[in-house]
Amino acid sequence: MAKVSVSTLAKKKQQGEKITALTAYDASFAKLFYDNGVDVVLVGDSLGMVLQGADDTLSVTTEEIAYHTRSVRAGSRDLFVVADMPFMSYSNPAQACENAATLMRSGANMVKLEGGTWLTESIKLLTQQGIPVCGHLGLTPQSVHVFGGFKIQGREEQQALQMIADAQALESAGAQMLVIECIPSNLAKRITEAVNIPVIGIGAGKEVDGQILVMHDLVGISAGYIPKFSKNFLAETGNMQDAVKKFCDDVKSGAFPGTEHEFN
Ligand SMILES: Nc1nc(=O)c2c([nH]1)NC[C@@H]1CN(c3ccc(C(=O)N[C@@H](CCC(=O)O)C(=O)O)cc3)CN21
Ligand SMILES: CC(C)C(=O)C(=O)O
Ligand SMILES: [Mg+2]
Repeated sequence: MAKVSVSTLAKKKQQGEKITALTAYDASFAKLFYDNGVDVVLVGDSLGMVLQGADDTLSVTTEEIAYHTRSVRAGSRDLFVVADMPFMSYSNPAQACENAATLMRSGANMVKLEGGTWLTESIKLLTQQGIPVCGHLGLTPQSVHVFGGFKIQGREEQQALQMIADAQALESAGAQMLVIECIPSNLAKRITEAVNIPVIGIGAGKEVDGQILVMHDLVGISAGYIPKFSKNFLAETGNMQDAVKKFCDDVKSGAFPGTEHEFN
């Protein structure tokens, strides 16, 4: 059993202690992150972009996430590992269970799915079968072609209200954590207050329960475009260990994200 669990993460929210999270795709970085204070590691489908060089995350498969989850788990037995469910791997409850089981058998502690109320049946079933679920709302990259690009979501009040309702529906269905991506900070705050589960933000301002970044953005080596909400922590520290420590310190103190990293 990992040292961090869904209950320690829930406790952090209750006590107002920020949760730190980074993506990782291999054993060495997973161990480095664990050893330097990161609470949660995500095997993200962002690997399609940062490892494989694709323009979006849609080509990633369950087998690829499983492969990287095995590597990350091999880096540390104690790490809390979340694995992304790829595009179209959870389009109905039975398919979601089958693919989530593959990721859990590969060493994940929790799986993450992108979407709102339409996922409630799958989330109920997964939780009943023993698979913890993390939701993901806002700029959900698997829907990039519906959005017409990687665009900030939830700027209109109607959309904002829908997102709050989605967050509550995911929680009611059994989700034990929620990621919100690229939304106005004020909406992120409303969502964080509307649910009891920990809410981890990326490009969602500081009034959430924790922060996640793609690891390549943390050290400024992402191929292609580096999003405005990310920060190169290596530039000011000079080595990987201190970059990770500074990220954790700055998230916990509220120094990161700053206003220059947020959307309104
Ligand atoms: N390196 C990397 N970092 C990420 O955070 C990330 C990935 N890759 N791949 C998967 C998704 C895709 N993400 C992205 C990609 C681009 C933008 C982007 O271009 N955002 C614009 C805002 C556009 C607007 O104003 O509507 C920006 O300026 O940051 C945002 C999130 C987040 N995820
Ligand atoms: C950016 C995070 C939240 C993600 O889903 C990923 O890395 O795939
Ligand atoms: Mg993802």
